[in-house]
Amino acid sequence: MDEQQQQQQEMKVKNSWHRPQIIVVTALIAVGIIIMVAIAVVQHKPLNQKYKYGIVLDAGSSHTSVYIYEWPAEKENNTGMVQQKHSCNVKGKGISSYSGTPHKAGESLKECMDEAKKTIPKHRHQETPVYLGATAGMRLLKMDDNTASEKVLKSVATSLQSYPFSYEGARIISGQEEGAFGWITVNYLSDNFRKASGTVGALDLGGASTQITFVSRQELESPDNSIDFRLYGNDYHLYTHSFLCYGKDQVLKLSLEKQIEPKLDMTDNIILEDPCFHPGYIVNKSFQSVFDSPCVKKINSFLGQQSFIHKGLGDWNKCHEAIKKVFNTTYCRYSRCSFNDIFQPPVEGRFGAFSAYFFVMNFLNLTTFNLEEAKKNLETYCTTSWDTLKQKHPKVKEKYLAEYCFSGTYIITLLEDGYRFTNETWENIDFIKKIGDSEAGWTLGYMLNLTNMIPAEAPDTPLLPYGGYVMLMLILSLLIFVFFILGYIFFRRPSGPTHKEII
Ligand SMILES: O=c1[nH]cnc2c1ncn2[C@@H]1O[C@H](COP(=O)(O)OP(=O)(O)O)[C@@H](O)[C@H]1O
Ligand SMILES: [Ca+2]
Repeated sequence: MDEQQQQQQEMKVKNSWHRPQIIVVTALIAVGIIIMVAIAVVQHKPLNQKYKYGIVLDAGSSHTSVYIYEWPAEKENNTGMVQQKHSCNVKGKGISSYSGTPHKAGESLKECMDEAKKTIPKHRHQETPVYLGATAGMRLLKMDDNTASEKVLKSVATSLQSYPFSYEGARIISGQEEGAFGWITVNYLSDNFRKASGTVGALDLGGASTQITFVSRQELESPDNSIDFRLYGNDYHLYTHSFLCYGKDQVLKLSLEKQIEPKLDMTDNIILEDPCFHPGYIVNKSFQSVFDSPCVKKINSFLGQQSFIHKGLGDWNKCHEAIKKVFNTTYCRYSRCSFNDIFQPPVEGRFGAFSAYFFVMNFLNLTTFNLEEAKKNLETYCTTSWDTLKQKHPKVKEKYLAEYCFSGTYIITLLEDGYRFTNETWENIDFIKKIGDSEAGWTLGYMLNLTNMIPAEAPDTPLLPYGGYVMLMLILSLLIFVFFILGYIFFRRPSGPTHKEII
């Protein structure tokens, strides 16, 4: 009887596995585990982020900067992932200034490149690409002396190849590339490609050239000014133009040349009275230093004189009039032009204005004013005496300080009379230096393009946003836990009440 009882009890225990509740609970647990594994695989969220790096050297007309970018290794094709990790300003002037001593151009990069070696983890050195792009200073040197420009490029190339990084080239980039990559940079950093919420135009002011780039809905009448991109599944039809010689340093030469020409018939000391410089500013300058550029006619001396006296007048209205003269608006072969017979559709949408636009407007505290207020404030600033200014800003480089009145006036004239911004559209311009930690400029866009980091089509995005993924995992884990408890309770039942049933 005892044995029979025991056998019956065992049967009951075994049979409890066949109870429908237990089958359902087991099936649910199995499905839960399968779903969790499947989501985890699709989501593919790595626990340890590994970073990759890229180096771009911006060899500008006035100076060279080295930028180091960083991005999570697994997310190369997700827009918005690349950020600036570090930047370094190369001491001295731009590489084009080494035309007479090319080997020094390469040497000048040493300090910043050594810094790059320290910043990037050693095990990543070999796979880190390094690019050098030279802009308008080298374009001008190439026009002036092709051999010298090649020697300078060779020198910087040799220097970069001596580092443990993956050297990917040193070249002069075109004005179109400079404009388009600046536009890609600001829109990438603002996450405009992924959001598809419209784009911002890019205004870049350098020392030797200036670029304007924006999406236009109008027909672009000249093919030279048109660039098409397909990025992240969207088509972009861009207008871009780079004005060589219209960077602020070259325009200063142009405007001095225009003012000095009528005085060249004088035989005594040549005094140039310049409305764009402050009252009390009086400096002896050599013709060579001011006019040694393919942007101006070569005036090396006049009647044996090597120098002239540059004297400030501090008259904003006259300065404005003088600067207007560097824009030729008398002839246009298209339906509309900006200046110098260059096609330009009307400006559209918001703009980010960076590089010297920012340096100058930020120094002059003009970034938040409307156009009319900016002009008024600048007028007052230009009349300030040179002595007062020097006392007020003892730490500012004298060359910059002396030129801010001119540069501010040039910026306003370029935007208003050149690109045809109005009182209304002026409000659409943001003067910017950085977006997040990354500087606005062409270098990031250049690297993103050369490393194919912005695909034409949007890559497959994870099934869920990360937060949703974590929540789902939590809920499923909780459910599985509850099912386990329920299963346990059902499993235990036969040993308790079944006893009574048997008796
Ligand atoms: O702190 C500053 N204050 C005023 N101007 C600045 C400052 N830093 C840089 N700049 C100016 O910004 C411009 C940068 O031009 P860049 O060297 O990039 O030439 P590029 O783009 O024409 O080749 C130069 O005119 C330089 O003098
Ligand atoms: Ca530049």
